[in-house]
This record gives sequence, structure tokens and C-alpha cells, in this order.
Amino acid sequence: MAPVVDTPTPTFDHKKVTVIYVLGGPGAGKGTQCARLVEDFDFCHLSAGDLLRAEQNREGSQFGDLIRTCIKEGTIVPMEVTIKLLENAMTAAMKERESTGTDGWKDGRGRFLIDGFPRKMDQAVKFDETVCLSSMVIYFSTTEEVMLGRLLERGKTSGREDDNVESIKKRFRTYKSDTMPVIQYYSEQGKVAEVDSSGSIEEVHKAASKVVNDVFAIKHA
Ligand SMILES: Nc1ncnc2c1ncn2[C@@H]1O[C@H](COP(=O)(O)OP(=O)(O)OP(=O)(O)O)[C@@H](O)[C@H]1O
Ligand SMILES: O=c1ccn([C@@H]2O[C@H](COP(=O)(O)O)[C@@H](O)[C@H]2O)c(=O)[nH]1
Repeated sequence: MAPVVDTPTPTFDHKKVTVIYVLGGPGAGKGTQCARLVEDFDFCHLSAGDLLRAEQNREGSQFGDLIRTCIKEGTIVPMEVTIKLLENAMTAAMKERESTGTDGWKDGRGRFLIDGFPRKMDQAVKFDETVCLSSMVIYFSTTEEVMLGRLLERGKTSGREDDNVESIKKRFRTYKSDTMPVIQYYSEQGKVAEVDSSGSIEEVHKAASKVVNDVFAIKHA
């Protein structure tokens, strides 16, 4: 007899809730572009990095020190922590939208841009299986030189502990070793739309909007 395998039921049904992962190297422009796509498509934008920074600073958090160390060292926080934060934020957003109700979100329908996640294969598999199967990945690509320049410029005002040369180099290393395989994995499934993010914010936005438009056109066809 075949062994019984427990298949988890995801918290959200991907036929009703669209999850788009937004990946790219540190400083590629993910957050900037997500903010623009929110204006166009009424997404809820969830940045895994922002959620982790909020948890790090939350009084009484048992994960504060762990998150602080990982962020400074450019390593990945254990997936259970990040996935729970994302799931909680999605649940809260769904509840809020249900009560206020905007057109794209009626009847429990939702659309999420999940920025800077999944950073590692274990996160990708676990989130897809237990929270919501993702629809696609928008992959913002540019050179390390461009990313470094942007991050150092941002570091003048961001107050981020990881916007310095030492941390940036570590983040580039983690990106190559842990995140590139995730992009490869989804690419093999035909789920990745690559957008060159070397140009101006406006140029990149135009290309990214086109990608999202196509996704919704297919979904609603
Ligand atoms: N196309 C662009 N041209 C010039 N500057 C840009 C462009 N896109 C983003 N920036 C600037 O580069 C910096 C990094 O952008 P952003 O924060 O969006 O990157 P990110 O990929 O989200 O980075 P991280 O992963 O480190 O959070 C910001 O200061 C932003 O204003
Ligand atoms: O899924 C994730 C996402 C992020 N981290 C950690 O946070 C920092 C900053 O992330 P940004 O997306 O650049 O804001 C990242 O370097 C990781 O240390 C994570 O562990 N898991």
C-alpha cells in the first residue's frame, strides 16, 4: 500500500488570491516598483524585509536579536518566522479589505505583491504549499555595479543597518547562493517575468506594468 502523505491545504486559495513574488538583487528597485504597481493595480504590497524590521523592533519579540543579526550579516532569517509574519499580514489585509471593500477585492479576492521573498528554496516550497500558491515572479535584474551605487546612495538617508559596503557585499553573496536558485526554480516552471531594472524608474515601471497587465488578462480570460 502506498504511504499516506499529508498534503497541507494552503490558507488562501490561489484561484481567489493572486500572489506575485517580487525578486531581484539588493537595490535592484523592488520596493520602488512595488509602490508604483500598487497605484496601478490595487495590490497589497508586503515587503518581507519591512515585516522583519518591524518584528525586530517590536517590544517583547523573541526574534528581535536573531533578525537583527541576520539582517546585518545579510543572511536569511529562518523561514518559519518570515512565513508567519507574511501570513498574518495577508490575513489582516484580507479582513481589512473585506470590511472596506474595493472592486478588486470583493468576495474574498485579493492581490498581493510579496517583495523580497522567497529568498531561499525552503521558503518558496513552504509558502506555496501552506499559505498560497504563487502565480508568478517578477524578477528585476540589473548589474551589481548599479545595485551598489543605488544602495550606497540610499544609505545616506535610509538609516538601514545593512546599507553599508560590508553588509552589501554579504547580501550580494547570499543573493547568488540562496536566491538565484529560487529564480531558476520558478523559471523552469515558466513563472518568471524578467524586467531589466537598469533604466529610469519610469522606464522600469512601464515594463513591469505590462507584465502585470498580461497576468491579469490571462487570469480573467
Ligand atoms: N530605476 C531606478 N533608477 C534610479 N534609482 C532607483 C531606481 N529604482 C530604485 N532606485 C533607488 O535605488 C534605491 C534602492 O531601491 P529600492 O529600495 O526600491 O530597492 P530594493 O530592491 O527594494 O532594495 P532592498 O532589497 O535592499 O530593499 C532607492 O534609493 C531607490 O530610490
Ligand atoms: O524573506 C526574507 C526577506 C528578507 N530577509 C532579511 O532581511 C534583509 C533585508 O531585506 P530587504 O528585502 O532588502 O529589505 C535581508 O538581507 C535578509 O537578511 C530574510 O531573512 N528573509
